[in-house]
Amino acid sequence: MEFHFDVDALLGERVTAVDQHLQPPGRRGPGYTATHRVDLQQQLMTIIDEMGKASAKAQNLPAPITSASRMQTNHHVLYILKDNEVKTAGKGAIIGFLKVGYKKLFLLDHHGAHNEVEPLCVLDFYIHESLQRHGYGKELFQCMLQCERVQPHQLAVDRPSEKLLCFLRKHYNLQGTIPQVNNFVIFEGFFANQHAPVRKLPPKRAEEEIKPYSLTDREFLKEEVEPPWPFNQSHSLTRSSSLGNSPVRTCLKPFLNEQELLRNLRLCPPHAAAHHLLNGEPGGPAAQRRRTRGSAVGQDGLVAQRSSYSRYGNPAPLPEGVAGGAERRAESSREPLRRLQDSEGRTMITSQDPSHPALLPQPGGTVRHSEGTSPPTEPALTDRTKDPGIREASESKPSGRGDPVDCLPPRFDSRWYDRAGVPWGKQLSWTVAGVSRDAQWIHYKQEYRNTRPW
Ligand SMILES: CC(=O)SCCNC(=O)CCNC(=O)[C@H](O)C(C)(C)COP(=O)(O)OP(=O)(O)OC[C@H]1O[C@@H](n2cnc3c(N)ncnc32)[C@H](O)[C@@H]1OP(=O)(O)O
Repeated sequence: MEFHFDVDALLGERVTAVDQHLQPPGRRGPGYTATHRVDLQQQLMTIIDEMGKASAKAQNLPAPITSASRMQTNHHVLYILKDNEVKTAGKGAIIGFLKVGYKKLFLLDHHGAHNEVEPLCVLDFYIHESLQRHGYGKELFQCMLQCERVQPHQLAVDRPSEKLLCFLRKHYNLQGTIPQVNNFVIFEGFFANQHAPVRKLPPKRAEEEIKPYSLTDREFLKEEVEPPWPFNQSHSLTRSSSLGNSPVRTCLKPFLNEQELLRNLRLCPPHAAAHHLLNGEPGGPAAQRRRTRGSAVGQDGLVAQRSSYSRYGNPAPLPEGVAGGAERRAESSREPLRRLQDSEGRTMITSQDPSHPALLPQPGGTVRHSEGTSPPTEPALTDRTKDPGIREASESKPSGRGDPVDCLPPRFDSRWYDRAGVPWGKQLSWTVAGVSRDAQWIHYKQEYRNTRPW
């Protein structure tokens, strides 16, 4: 990778280690001033930013995980390998880089026990495409191992790519992994000798919060799904960006305008976070994991952030004032609702309980009736249920009554009502980008959306 300035002079050695101070170690002539220093630092930052972008592209990441600004805010070390042999117009070139750093992790050992450790982690590693498989990666990695005085099996690797796994297998015989619930990969022998660099952590202070699983450097890349209005206004789930801080659950703020609230609640598709809030379910990782079916193993760090994890007890109960709170509790003992679709594609909500609030007259001409008073016609499969994805969702949640349409996903819980007594999960259509969509479509999109950033 070439630059318009003299990389050779800037970096000096073949391999340069850079920390958060971003001090270029290169040659300093007699007339070296503060202005020069700023210029050189700017050049170094340009190199880091460009290499970070190239690495992200090589790994199909949506954004770089290595940049000058991220280097300044983290205690990472960047090893930069330069080409001082093949000079490009006398300025040299960058071959690649390797970023490492110590991280507090909760890692499982062979017995499945959690260990709070702080190993050196491989965070980002890139060799320019034109120079891969020429031994440069090994040269850089070897240099890092010597500088950090660490053995390969003592490292934790942050979500390694296939290429990196092959690399570690070939050069360091690292094959057997110890399964983890986060995105870090550790190898056999990791726990065998826990002397340096696996740091002994100081005793925890009484009030110090812990996170259940470890965050990777790549967590910020994950798709952030903003809850629908008004939950994005309420700050009820305050996400902390700092490592180790659990999110804090506070009371929902009073809503702004009741009319506006009701109108928007009906327009907004149910969101997992909103559902979670309204149902007041315990936000345990297991419960969350069930909702993130299809996502990669190792979502737990993110899940823990999102689920208001606290070591000090259960999540706060849902405040009475929250829309649907009292009604929802009352509804929990009611007969379950059923949704049927007739041969003309009309949707019907039915229940054996004629006084069920969901059977109140609804806008939009939806047919709702209690069972016994007006039996539904035989349900028919719609065109969409011929869609393999939808069919799979339907078949995976049988109603137990042989009804292929009565397969409402768990998110659309019948106990979930707004203030007007309309069950949110039973809303029949939402307008998405100007197109009317129904609950099954929304569910399909949620279930099969790829939550991985790449
Ligand atoms: C935590 C993380 O950073 S994950 C991200 C790792 N980075 C990437 O995936 C970016 C793209 N890849 C690269 O930049 C490089 O391939 C690196 C950094 C993984 C390895 O650097 P290289 O200079 O290619 O390694 P080096 O030449 O020393 O060793 C080559 C060995 O690496 C592995 N390797 C390198 N490229 C590939 C590849 N395209 N496919 C499979 N294995 C590969 C192989 O084991 C290879 O040995 P082989 O050629 O005999 O099969």
